[in-house]
Formats: sequence, C-alpha cells, structure tokens
Amino acid sequence: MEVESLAREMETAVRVVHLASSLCVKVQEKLRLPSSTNGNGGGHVKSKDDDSPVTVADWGVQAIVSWVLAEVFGTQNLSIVAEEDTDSLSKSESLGLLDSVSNAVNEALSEAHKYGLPKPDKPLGSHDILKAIGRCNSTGGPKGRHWVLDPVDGTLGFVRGDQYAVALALIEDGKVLLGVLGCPNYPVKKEGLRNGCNQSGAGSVSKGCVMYAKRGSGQAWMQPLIPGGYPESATLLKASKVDDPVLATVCEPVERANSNHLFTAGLANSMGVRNQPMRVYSMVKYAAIACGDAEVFMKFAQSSYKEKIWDHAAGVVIVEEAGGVVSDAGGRKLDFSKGVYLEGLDRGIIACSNTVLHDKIIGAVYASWESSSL
Ligand SMILES: Nc1ncnc2c1ncn2[C@@H]1O[C@H](COP(=O)(O)O)[C@@H](OP(=O)(O)O)[C@H]1O
Ligand SMILES: [Mg+2]
Repeated sequence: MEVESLAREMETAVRVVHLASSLCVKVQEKLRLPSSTNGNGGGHVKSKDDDSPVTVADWGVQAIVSWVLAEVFGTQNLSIVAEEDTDSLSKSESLGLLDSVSNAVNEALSEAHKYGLPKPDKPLGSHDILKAIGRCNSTGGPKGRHWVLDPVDGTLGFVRGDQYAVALALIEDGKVLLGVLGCPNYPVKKEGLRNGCNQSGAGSVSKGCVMYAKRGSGQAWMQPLIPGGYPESATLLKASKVDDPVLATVCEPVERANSNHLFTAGLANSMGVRNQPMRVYSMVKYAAIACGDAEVFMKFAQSSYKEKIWDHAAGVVIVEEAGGVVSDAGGRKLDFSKGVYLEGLDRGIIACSNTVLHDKIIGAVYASWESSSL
C-alpha cells in the first residue's frame, strides 16, 4: 500500500518537473531575446527584498507544481513548502508581470496531457494562479508529509542564461522520501543516456535532463528532457568511484557570497586535489555528483546564513541513492525535520561520490577549521 502510493507520487513529481522544465526553457529563451536587454528581462525579472532576482519562471513553476499536486492528490492535507510567495506579484503595479506568469502557466498546462498530467478545462485566471502559488505556504516540520519545492534554484544562473534547476522533494516525518531535479541546461553525453552518464567516450552531447530517486531504492535515474513531451526511457545513474583526490573534481557555487572559495580551496589543496574547481549555479552540483561528472560538492556559507530545505532535499536523496554521501561539515546527516531551515547545520555542506573522499574532507575540515577565518 505504502509503496504503491509512493509510486504515484514519484510518477507525478517526475512528470510535473518535466513540464515545469519546459516552461523554464521557454522563459529563459525569452530573456535572451534582444528586447530583454533592458535590465529586467523585458519585464520578466524582478528583484526581491534581498536583491536576488525572481522571474516569471519562478512563479510559473510554483503555480504549475502546486496546481498539479492539488489536482492529483487533492487539497486536503496537501502541504507544500516552497520558495516564492505572492506578495510582490499581487501588487497593483505587478499586473503586467502577473499576466506574463498567467500566459506562461497556461501555455505549459495546455500541454500537460502530453506529460500524462491533468489539464485544466479552461485557462487558469489570475486568481487561480495566485491561489496556487499562495497555497505553498507550509513551513514543513517533524511530522507528516510535506512537498518541498524550489521552482527555479540558481535564479542568478537562470537570468544569466546559465545552469539552474527545478527541485521537488517529498519529506515524511522529517525524512526525504523522494527527490526530482530538472536540469534543463545540463549537458548529457548521448552514450550516457543509454548506459549511465558516467561512461566516457567521444560522441555528441544533448542538453537537459531530469534526475530522480526514491529513498532506500538504491537507484537514481535520469531521463532526457525532450521538447513537448515525456520521454520513454530512463537510465541508471552511478556516482563516480574515483577515490584519489588527485583525480577528483570539486564543484562549488559560482558566487563568492554563497560559499567561501578561499576556505574550500584550502581544504581541497590540503587533501591533494589538483583540478581547478568546477563552479556551477544551483543544485546542478548535486546532479553532477549523482551522474559521475564530479566527485565533491562543498558549500560553506557565511555563519549568519541559514540553509533552506528546498535548496538541498531533492539533491541529497538523488546523490545518496546514486551511491554518494552527504553530510554537514561535522559528518552529520542534514536535518530536514525542523521546518524551512536546516537547523543545527554544522558549518557547511559536503556531498561526495563515495565515503573515501567524504572521510578525507571531513578530516581536512577538522584539521583546518582552527586556522580558518570563517
Ligand atoms: N548569502 C548566501 N549564502 C549562501 N547561500 C545563499 C545565500 N543567498 C542565497 N543563497 C542560496 O544559494 C542558492 C543558489 O545556490 P548556488 O550559489 O549554489 O547557485 C540560492 O537559491 P535560489 O537561486 O533558488 O534563490 C539561495 O537559496
Ligand atoms: Mg534555491
């Protein structure tokens, strides 16, 4: 019974992330048009109170995921924790923006049947869209089931035409049961789509994938993103077996403000890492570990910053089921049971493709922390 219901949740989550990713691809294309070079993406981008950008895609994805989850599972007991709210979108001066969100949402939902998802009888009105976005106001917690959504993770990467991710997870009683990551700009080797993406070899590269995993299954999967529909195939993902730091690739946030590059460079150096760090926006870093393109992901934010569950939940379960390990800098599992924030996080986050590298980094943190300036 339990397994069966989770199958339905996984199926819905994967399909809606495909649909949401298709919306993002279209919005990102519009942002790149010459008419969008006026600093606010032709009206598609707005600044939040903390000056970080929010776009038509952030609200559009949140509306779509919320609407589909409500259709499939009903609104009673539906708890969704998500990044965006309706505050700025419902202001009178945002009417144009709300119109753009409505258009993007209705365009995407008109194709929902091609993804095996329900579709509205008639286009959603602004009221329905604000309701769907506003419904995602849960704060999670230790008990019950909570969907956790980052509609566009790495919004800065998104507006810069770079990497970003759509991240959806399901948490029950504080444990992440399943995670889905849409990575519309992630390069995937064609051989990889057939055989597991850590296989090397010359050959063409396609763009975009959706990765997903169910807790305890010992399997993480990847599907290609295909325009206008749902793919038939999925391939198994395996994290890298490289355990020699000399051969390892470390990835980290692009923005210095989000992680201390100097500190992580010192750690990497002390363990013998030689490759330059791979700097990537968003949870795509977890995707890179899960599919064997990198071995280590480190994020050491300023001590005043509190990490949010939607920035990690989906990535953690996918990396772990692909064979990797994720913990805080003290080696403890991340705690998704305390609400919106990863409370009690010890200094930083370390995701590795295997325990050998993970143990080495935890040891390096221990050795170097005293002398760090964090
Ligand atoms: N000062 C800060 N320190 C650390 N992380 C931060 C931060 N400000 C924002 N972030 C988080 O870092 C995420 C981007 O990750 P990365 O830097 O790895 O690309 C942001 O996600 P959003 O883009 O969804 O807001 C945001 O949640
Ligand atoms: Mg985010």
